Amino acid sequence: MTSTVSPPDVLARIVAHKQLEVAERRALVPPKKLEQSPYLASPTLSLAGYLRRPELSGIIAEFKRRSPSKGWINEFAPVERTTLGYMQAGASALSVLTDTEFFGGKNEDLTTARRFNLCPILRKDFVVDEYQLLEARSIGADAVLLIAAVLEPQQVRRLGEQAKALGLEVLLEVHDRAELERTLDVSLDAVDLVGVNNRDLRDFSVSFDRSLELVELLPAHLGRVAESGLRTAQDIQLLRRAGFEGFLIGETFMRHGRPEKACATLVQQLRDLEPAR
Ligand SMILES: O=P(O)(O)OC[C@@H](O)[C@@H](O)c1c[nH]c2ccccc12
Repeated sequence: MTSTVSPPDVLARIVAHKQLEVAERRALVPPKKLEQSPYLASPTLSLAGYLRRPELSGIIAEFKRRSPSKGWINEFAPVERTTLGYMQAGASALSVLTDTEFFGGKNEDLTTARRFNLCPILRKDFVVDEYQLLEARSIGADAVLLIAAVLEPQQVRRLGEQAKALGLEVLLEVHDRAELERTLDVSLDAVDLVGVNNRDLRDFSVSFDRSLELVELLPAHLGRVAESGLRTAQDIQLLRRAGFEGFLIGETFMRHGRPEKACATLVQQLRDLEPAR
C-alpha cells in the first residue's frame, strides 16, 4: 500500500506514519537481532570524504521510485543495474530511499545496493527514533539523513551522537536559515554534512535560491550538499562555484527508463563544462 498526500501536511503525515512503523518494527525485529547483522562488524565509508575527492563528480545519485509530490517516477528499474551504473558513470556516492509508504522503497533496496557497490551509501528515510540508526547500520548504510524540519535541535544532537557512535555519518537537512541556526547551535559536533533542500517539503516548491543563500552560512569543516531539483551540468557548476561539494540528484535520473544512462550523460556534460577539474 502506498499513499499520495496533499502538500500542506505531508511532512506531518510522514512522521506520524513513521512513528507507528518504527514501533511495529521494533516489536518484530528487536535491537539485539539487528546487532547480529554482519554489516555492524565492517567499517563504513565516509560520504564527506568521497565528496571531496576531486577526481569524482560530487554527484550523490539517488534511487527513488516515487515521491509524494510526483507519484510513481520509476516503478521497475532494478536496484543492481541502476546503482552499479550510477557508480560506473562517475557518481561519488549513492542515496537509497527506504521509506515504503510514501517513496516506494525498502530496506532490501539499500542492502542490494550495498552488495553491488563499494562507495558511501546514504540511507534516505525519516529518522525519528534511534532504532532507525541501528537499523541503517544493520542494512549496510554508511550515512543517515536527519531532517531539521521534523526534529527538535536537541533530538538532532542526540540522534547525531548515537549515529556517530555506530560509525555512521550524519547529513543534516535544512531548508531555511532559522532551521540551520537553531539546529547547528546545539548539534555542531554531531553532524558531518549539511544539505540544503531546494524543495520545501511543506509545499513542494523548488528554488536554488535556498542553496545559494544558505551556503555562506555553512561551517567550512562540514560537507556541503545541494539537494533536489537539479537537472543540468550548469546547475551543478553554479552550485559548485557557490561552495557546494555534493549534489543530490534523484528524479532527473529516475524518470528515465535507464536512470544510469541519464547519470552517465550528465557526468559527461559536466566533464565537458568543467574540463579543469
Ligand atoms: O528527486 P530530486 O528532486 O533530485 O531530489 C532528490 C532528493 O534531494 C530528495 O529526494 C529529498 C531531499 N530530502 C529528502 C527527504 C526525504 C525524502 C526525499 C528527499
